Amino acid sequence: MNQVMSSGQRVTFEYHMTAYIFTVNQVIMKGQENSGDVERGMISNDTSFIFEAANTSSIKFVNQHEAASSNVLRDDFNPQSLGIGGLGEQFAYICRRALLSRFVPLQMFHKLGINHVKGLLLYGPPGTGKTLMANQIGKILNGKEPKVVRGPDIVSEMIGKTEKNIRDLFADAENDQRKHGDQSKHHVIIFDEIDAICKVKY
Ligand SMILES: Nc1ncnc2c1ncn2[C@@H]1O[C@H](COP(=O)(O)OP(=O)(O)OP(=O)(O)O)[C@@H](O)[C@H]1O
Repeated sequence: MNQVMSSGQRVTFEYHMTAYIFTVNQVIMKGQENSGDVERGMISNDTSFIFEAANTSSIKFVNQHEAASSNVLRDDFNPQSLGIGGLGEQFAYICRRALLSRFVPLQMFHKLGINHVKGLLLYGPPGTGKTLMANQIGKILNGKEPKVVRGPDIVSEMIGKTEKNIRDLFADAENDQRKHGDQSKHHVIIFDEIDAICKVKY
């Protein structure tokens, strides 16, 4: 407790007669996740640790998701400041349906056979706050900056280009998932005016 740790610092310790070394990869201050790299931080009661084994190591970490899942929502999240009027019921439904599973500890998550909701389709009359709500949900999640794309902007007349544009949008998230698995940060992609790319075929 109260120990200061810096990015890049190597720490040796002994556990059950075996010596271990870990390197501090990244220091993140709660509530300032998007403000770039922090050089050092002090360990407090609220500090969470996420360990990753080196590729060459035979050590396997389990339940790392539990540490990460407590960080689903940004700490500075304040529902009143979202500026969404009159959609409390819809907002609560989205949080229950799409976000709740992210707080379930990994062990229980697998035992219960839960699947995360990965997509949401907001529909309704024009100008009623669908885009606003999607943007605000993206902002309160503690992850990567949401990517916002307008359907018409990714449609191309060149054969195969639209499909490539869509694949490219998901590339970062897929790479992160391959690299970090359950510890991957949340990626949010918001398609505005999705009807431009998902037309009904007759
Ligand atoms: N419930 C709401 N609370 C606060 N502002 C709102 C609300 N609904 C709409 N607005 C405001 O009205 C404007 C249009 O809203 P928005 O773009 O979110 O609507 P939309 O449902 O996505 O419309 P469209 O279907 O035409 O894309 C925005 O400036 C938005 O901030």
